[in-house]
Amino acid sequence: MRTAYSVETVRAAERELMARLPDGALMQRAAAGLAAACADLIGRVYGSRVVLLVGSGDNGGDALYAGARLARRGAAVAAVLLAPERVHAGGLAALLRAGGRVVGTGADAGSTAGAAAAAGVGAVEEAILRADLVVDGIVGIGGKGGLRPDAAQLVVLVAESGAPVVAVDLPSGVDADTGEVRGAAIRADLTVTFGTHKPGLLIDPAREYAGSVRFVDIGLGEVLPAEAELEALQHVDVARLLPVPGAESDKYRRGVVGIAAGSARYPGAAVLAVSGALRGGAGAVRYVGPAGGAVVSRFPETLVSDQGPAKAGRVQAWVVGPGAGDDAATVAEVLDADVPVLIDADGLRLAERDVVRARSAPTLMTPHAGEAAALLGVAREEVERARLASVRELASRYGATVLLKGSTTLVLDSAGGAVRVNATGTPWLATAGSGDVLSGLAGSLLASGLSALDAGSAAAYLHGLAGRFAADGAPAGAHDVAEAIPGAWRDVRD
Ligand SMILES: NC(=O)C1=CN([C@@H]2O[C@H](COP(=O)(O)OP(=O)(O)OC[C@H]3O[C@@H](n4cnc5c(N)ncnc54)[C@H](O)[C@@H]3O)[C@@H](O)[C@H]2O)[C@@H](O)CC1
Ligand SMILES: [K+]
Repeated sequence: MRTAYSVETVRAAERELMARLPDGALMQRAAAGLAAACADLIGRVYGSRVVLLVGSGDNGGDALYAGARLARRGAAVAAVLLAPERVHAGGLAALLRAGGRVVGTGADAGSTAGAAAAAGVGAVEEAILRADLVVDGIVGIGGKGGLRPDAAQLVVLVAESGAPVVAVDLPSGVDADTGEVRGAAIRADLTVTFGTHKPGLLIDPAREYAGSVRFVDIGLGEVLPAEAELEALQHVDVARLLPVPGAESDKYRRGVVGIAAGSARYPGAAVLAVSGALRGGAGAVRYVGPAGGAVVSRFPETLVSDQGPAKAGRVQAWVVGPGAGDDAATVAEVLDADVPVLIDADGLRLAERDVVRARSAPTLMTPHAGEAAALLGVAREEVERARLASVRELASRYGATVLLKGSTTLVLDSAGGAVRVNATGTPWLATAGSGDVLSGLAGSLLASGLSALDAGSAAAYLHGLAGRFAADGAPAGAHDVAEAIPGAWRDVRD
């Protein structure tokens, strides 16, 4: 499991650890890891031109100490100081001792202030445009709000230069706690993060700015609390969750999932939800709705009923909503059942909030950003910009477990706790019907006994992986994704 902690928690842990260690020890650990990562990225350190962007905090200090290490290995290291009067003094001294230099302060003796400043700007531009590597130490977890104008100007220059960029701890300009990006931010090829991941490194849009992320252990693990802010399941975690039938299993013990989906207008949604459900571990899939003919002709193993959900026979979990059109009665009937219910698509619009809140069995809601926006009464962009806040708000309004779909999918339990983030997906998954497959898959896992949180996060993981396998660099339809689920399942179990 990969975990991420909030800035507040990181700060508290750092204080505790620092009290036990000699002064500056943590920063030296960070700088050593950072320098090694920079060296790996550029390949040949000797003779390379490295530019450090140095803010006034410890993030800049990390950059300076790492720069000193690179200078000792023969790199030509130039530091751009955003606030020379507040720069990390020890770090700057180390850089200068190692043969590094400062550019852009315009401190030429004898020149007028204006001319000196202009010369400084020119030198900074030239250094950045010619750099083999830019190290972004403008701001780390101490960042507040959008970048200030002088820092924002550097972001533009760095983008123009096209040089590889290593971000120190976080790309400057992204919000460490929320993954939000307000205004300019550094786009890094690699982010070297210390002690623990920060939520912003795992959640879009910030995640995209981070490039690949390299974790440097500075010993924080021993003082971090057990519960993280964010969790990202890995193969082993998902493998542990997936149901495995025993010798005594029969279809009822493995769980029966009911799918109440599709309409005369959207029969395909029913077929796709069933296709996901059949690959999700339940012992049987029961279909209720007007698309029974289409479902059985494609999947003859489905138990089909034309009675309403209440009369369809026993199920251990329901999926309701994909392609449901305006069938509010079916949604209400399903919500009345005392088993776990997954609500997706049209069902999200048709479900009464008070009814969902009053349910005693678990409810899992699976909106994409547009559906979440409609439920919250905000614009879609607002949800995409602030995904973490949106999932929290939805879970609290509905008293339900919420899976917010997207390039990084978030799942939050109705009882709160760590948010699960899933990044196995691929942009190719943004295809019609892909969500129907996910809802069937997650419903099937619910029926086989997983909690709403586990079912949602394991399904998102498998579905993302299946999307990758199905697409493999080319467009794939939702049915291809469903067909790739067994391969994803095997990959996880292996
Ligand atoms: N505290 C620790 O134990 C360790 C901290 N480390 C580093 O220290 C960083 C945190 O250092 P700080 O607490 O000094 O904070 P930062 O260096 O992240 O940022 C604080 C400075 O940035 C400026 N700033 C804030 N918001 C800004 C904005 N929007 N635009 C431009 N400038 C802005 C502030 O004026 C302040 O001086 C971490 O991210 C990490 O890189 C590492 O050395 C590891 C150990
Ligand atoms: K940074």
